[in-house]
Amino acid sequence: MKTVIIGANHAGIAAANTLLDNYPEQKVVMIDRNSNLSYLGCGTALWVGRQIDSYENLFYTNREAFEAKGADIRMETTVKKIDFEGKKIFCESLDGATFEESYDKLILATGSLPIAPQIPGSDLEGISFLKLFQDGQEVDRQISDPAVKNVAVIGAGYIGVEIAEAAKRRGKEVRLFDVASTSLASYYDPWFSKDMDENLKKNGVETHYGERATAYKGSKHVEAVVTDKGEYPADLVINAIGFIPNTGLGKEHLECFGNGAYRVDSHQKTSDPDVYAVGDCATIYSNALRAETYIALATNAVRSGIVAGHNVGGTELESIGVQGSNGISIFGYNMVSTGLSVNMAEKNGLKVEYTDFEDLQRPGFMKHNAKVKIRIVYEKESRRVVGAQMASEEDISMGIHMFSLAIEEGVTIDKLKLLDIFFLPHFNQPYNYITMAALGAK
Ligand SMILES: Cc1cc2nc3c(=O)[nH]c(=O)nc-3n(C[C@H](O)[C@H](O)[C@H](O)COP(=O)(O)OP(=O)(O)OC[C@H]3O[C@@H](n4cnc5c(N)ncnc54)[C@H](O)[C@@H]3O)c2cc1C
Ligand SMILES: NC(=O)C1=CN([C@@H]2O[C@H](COP(=O)(O)OP(=O)(O)OC[C@H]3O[C@@H](n4cnc5c(N)ncnc54)[C@H](O)[C@@H]3O)[C@@H](O)[C@H]2O)C=CC1
Repeated sequence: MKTVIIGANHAGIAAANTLLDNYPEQKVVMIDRNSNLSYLGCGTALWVGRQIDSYENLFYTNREAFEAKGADIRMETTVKKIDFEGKKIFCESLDGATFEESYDKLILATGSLPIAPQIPGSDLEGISFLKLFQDGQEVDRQISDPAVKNVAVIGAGYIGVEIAEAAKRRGKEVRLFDVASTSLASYYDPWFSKDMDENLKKNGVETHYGERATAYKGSKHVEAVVTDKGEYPADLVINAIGFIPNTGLGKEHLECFGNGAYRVDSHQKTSDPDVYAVGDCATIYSNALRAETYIALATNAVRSGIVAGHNVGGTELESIGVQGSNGISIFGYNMVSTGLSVNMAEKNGLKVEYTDFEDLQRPGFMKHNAKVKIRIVYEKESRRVVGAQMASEEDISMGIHMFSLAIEEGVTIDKLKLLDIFFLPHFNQPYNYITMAALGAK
């Protein structure tokens, strides 16, 4: 059995490792147009902000590791076309040489592309995205140039907020723009995002919400960003307004979701029985929505790759769906969320209630202490938990995983009220904030 995997980043790597480690009879071919694989994009802002000493350890595997396992791996090779009927793919390597590759099973792991704002001046120099390792290197090169003083970040989602912090840490004047009324609006309700906005402002980031970029100005190199509310100097612009699935190769043949992602079943199988799709190019099942959706995250890419790998290898394995759990840490302030915020639940037509609680993390007599806040979102009628958000200067991240499981398992808010949660002053209060939030539910 020969399986070709197109795309050798997080999703493709997980599928390849699953096949190579568990099914020795499999012949695996991996093809990627980039020169590197396994880059952890989360490290870009850490490197640009010099919170880590080097970018070199941001890769967790390499071509040689796959060759050692017996894979045929072709880097710097672009798949140009797929003949799904004839089960053939047409490739072009960097030197222009073309070749064909046949397959028994195909795994599409072509990921996503950053959304490009379609506004005048987009082709000026000094306008970047932050998707590939190479993009991060280019942004870092420009930030290292003392002539670059003003940095404009378009989009205050995860990438935008993280790179705004990094640019500020490098001493730049940073302006952060978003059409939404707060940062991180698709992940958190304003009760949380407003704290992040205060945190950004306190640390010197100039925030511009409810403001849309309408043009970039400059002669050759960008000099200013024009919005519907003003004009601001900019020597470097970083666009971070979200991802779209990269599905050009299969969109004519395979069934696609509203945003163009390949629709997959719980085995990661597309509408063609010999073709699987994983990671950012595919849909995913949301346990909070109880529906198919699109959530571009490395964690989802890895899990979907494992599921596809086993199914292709011959062991039936169903995906259990996801909650879109995520986290962010900016200037020492930590926020984590899973499932749906109240805003996102309502946007998706769910009728929800929520319960909030805010307190010190530990008893008052403990020296190291900080505030922690929590919101649990639950469906009005069924009372099942559909989301949770938590924030603190403390590392409270592990608590969110329990809510992820609660959403996956359809646990009600009432079940959490008397849940056995331990107490130790080093970690929490006898009246734990999770218990207190749950007990406060109407
Ligand atoms: C700056 C940044 C920070 C991030 N931080 C986090 C984080 O902290 N946590 C988190 O969970 N997620 C994070 N993400 C999101 C995460 O990186 C993506 O969800 C993840 O990369 C998706 O993996 P993937 O393998 O599906 O797709 P991709 O990473 O997009 O990889 C797709 C691969 O396919 C190849 N390819 C595409 N088309 C072709 C073709 N025609 N021929 C050959 N090869 C092709 C590409 O070269 C690429 O290597 C971050 C993303 C960025 C950009
Ligand atoms: N910590 C983490 O888990 C991280 C995850 N990622 C993931 O990578 C993907 C891409 O990240 P982002 O690009 O940050 O997308 P995002 O979806 O997180 O944020 C995009 C932001 O751009 C705004 N926006 C949209 N159009 C706009 C416009 N025309 N002008 C101004 N603002 C506009 C949106 O309101 C939104 O706030 C996401 O799926 C994200 O979850 C990225 C970085 C870190």
